[in-house]
Amino acid sequence: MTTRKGSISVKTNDIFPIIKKWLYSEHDIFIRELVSNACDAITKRSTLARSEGHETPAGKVSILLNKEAKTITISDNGLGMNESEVEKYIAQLAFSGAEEFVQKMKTMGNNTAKDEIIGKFGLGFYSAFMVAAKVEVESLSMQPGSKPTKWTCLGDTEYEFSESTKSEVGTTITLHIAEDSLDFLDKWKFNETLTRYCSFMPYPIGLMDLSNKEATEEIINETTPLWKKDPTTLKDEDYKEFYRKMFPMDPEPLFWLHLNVDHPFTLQGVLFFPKLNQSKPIQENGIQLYSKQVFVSDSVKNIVPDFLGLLKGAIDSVDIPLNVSRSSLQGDPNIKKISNYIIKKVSESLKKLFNSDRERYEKAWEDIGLFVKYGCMQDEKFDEVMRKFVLFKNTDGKLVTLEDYQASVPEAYKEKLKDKYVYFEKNLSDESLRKQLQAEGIQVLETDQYIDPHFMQHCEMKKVGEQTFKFASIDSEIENLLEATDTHADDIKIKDFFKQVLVGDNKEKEMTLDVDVKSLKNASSSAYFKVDEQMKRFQQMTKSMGNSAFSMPVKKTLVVNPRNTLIKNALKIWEKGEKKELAEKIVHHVQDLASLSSEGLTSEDKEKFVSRSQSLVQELSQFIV
Ligand SMILES: Nc1ncnc2c1ncn2[C@@H]1O[C@H](COP(=O)(O)OP(=O)(O)OP(=O)(O)O)[C@@H](O)[C@H]1O
Repeated sequence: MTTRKGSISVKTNDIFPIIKKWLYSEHDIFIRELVSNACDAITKRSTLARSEGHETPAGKVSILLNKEAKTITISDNGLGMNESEVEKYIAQLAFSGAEEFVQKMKTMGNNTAKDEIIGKFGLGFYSAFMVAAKVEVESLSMQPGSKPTKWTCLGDTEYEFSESTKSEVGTTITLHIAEDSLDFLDKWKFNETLTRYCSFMPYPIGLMDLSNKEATEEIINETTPLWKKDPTTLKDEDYKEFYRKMFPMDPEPLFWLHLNVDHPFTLQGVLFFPKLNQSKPIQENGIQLYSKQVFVSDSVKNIVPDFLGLLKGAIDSVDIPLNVSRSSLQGDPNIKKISNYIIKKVSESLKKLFNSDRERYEKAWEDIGLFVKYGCMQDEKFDEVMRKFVLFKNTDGKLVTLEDYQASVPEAYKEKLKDKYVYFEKNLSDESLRKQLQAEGIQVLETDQYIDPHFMQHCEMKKVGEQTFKFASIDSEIENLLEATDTHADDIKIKDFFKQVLVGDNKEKEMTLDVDVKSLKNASSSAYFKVDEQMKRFQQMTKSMGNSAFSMPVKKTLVVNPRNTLIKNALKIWEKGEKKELAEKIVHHVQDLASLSSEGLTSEDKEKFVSRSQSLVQELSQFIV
């Protein structure tokens, strides 16, 4: 035989231009497709040989770049094909696969289909024609007595078989690069794509650039990635080194977990908890998805729940469908199982770390706290395990769990604080109140304005087992805890006096300000602001969601402490009637002091405060001179 012509039996003979047009930005996937075909062929050869009791040479893929001849050659020592197999698998199957692909693109509409299919498998061998004007396949099958064969095709429906001199079992594919794709012959560009897709493929992949006479072959991949190794043989340093290779710009990871499951789906992987850079937004797409060590995508949305989006690393599974639309991915039972498995593993590993090395857990809390709280709100199973291990800073600056908090409540207050957690809003709550509770040995939990209002609300709405949770802000709880039992006849007078000065007949003011009198054990604080707990939550939530449209006025109550000397004196001055103006100034001052020790003064109030302070100090100095 010299040559034999054949014709591809597809109905669409314009596949090539269509694919070229649609997949313009993704031309480089031909590298992944051809190299993974080569690896598959090597695996098939060794599996077949093993079943027949033979040895096979170590698998190897070699890639040659030849700028002068404008060719890229990919050779493997896999099982090879004889002529009829090339005809069946390459000429017919690969092309009909491509035709099916084009039909799908046509029916699904341009952009959706592109998003869903590109970057996934499916185009296979045909992708070679995205960059090549001519493709030659030379192959020698492993079957004894096979004759080598050569198939040549220009990307249209015609092809030709001719004789080949190939003497080693395996397949060599030569791409004659089209004029518009010559940049793939550049080693730097080629290598970049090759390492992106093929860094962990299971057989050594050698790359050689023939345009550099001194160049030698470089092996570009690690054939046994970390996730394929037995975790019991790995040391911390192995994980850290792997992380450095995958994410060279990142600081050392905090900790990691090794995933390995065979049933009911197969999945291996390593997930790292990165050290977050507070000044940079959280980087998503830190988890790479592989299928049989072939890079598929760095978007694992729908597979890994949102709250684990900050994790980094790799997961490798053949059970994640690669060639289906996103919506069907969501309904896929395997995906749900995989997602649940990952959630379970993450929560178990955090729990283990907490129990075995609490110091390390606490150190990592700054980086993981947000995602743990977010995870509890998003996923019930995660919540069941992790709520116990959520930490808050207490008054002493220690990180404590909710259980620790309960245990720290002094005996005398246990009944009053049953199931209740007193919180202090960082930069908003009144520091003097915290000090008063501290003097009684009562800790408070420091909360932020972003995630904590949501987390607290979540805990209150959702029990874990039989346990209920109730959070109370320090200003609303302090009177329950520290109110002195004795009441004084002056209490009503003080309330009226303050109300008259601060609210008077002003109806608008009345909507936002109320006055109450509570004598606290500690007489040093003159007054503090209290906001109704539900109101406060609503305000926190809308604020944390950045919703200023809802910034409705919040009614605050100025709680005045009648035991405080300044308050007592102010009442006396007021009642004497000669220096009513001074008494009024003191009242305003008390109010401003309460604002100052909680959320601060507005700039308008600040000005008034400063000028009033000056006049008060002047007045005071008259008494001394
Ligand atoms: N290097 C090779 N050695 C041996 N057989 C090959 C080689 N490349 C391709 N083939 C054969 O050609 C067939 C078609 O390849 P193609 O890449 O189009 O699709 P696939 O690999 O089966 O599927 P997909 O790429 O969509 O995962 C393969 O199934 C295989 O039988």
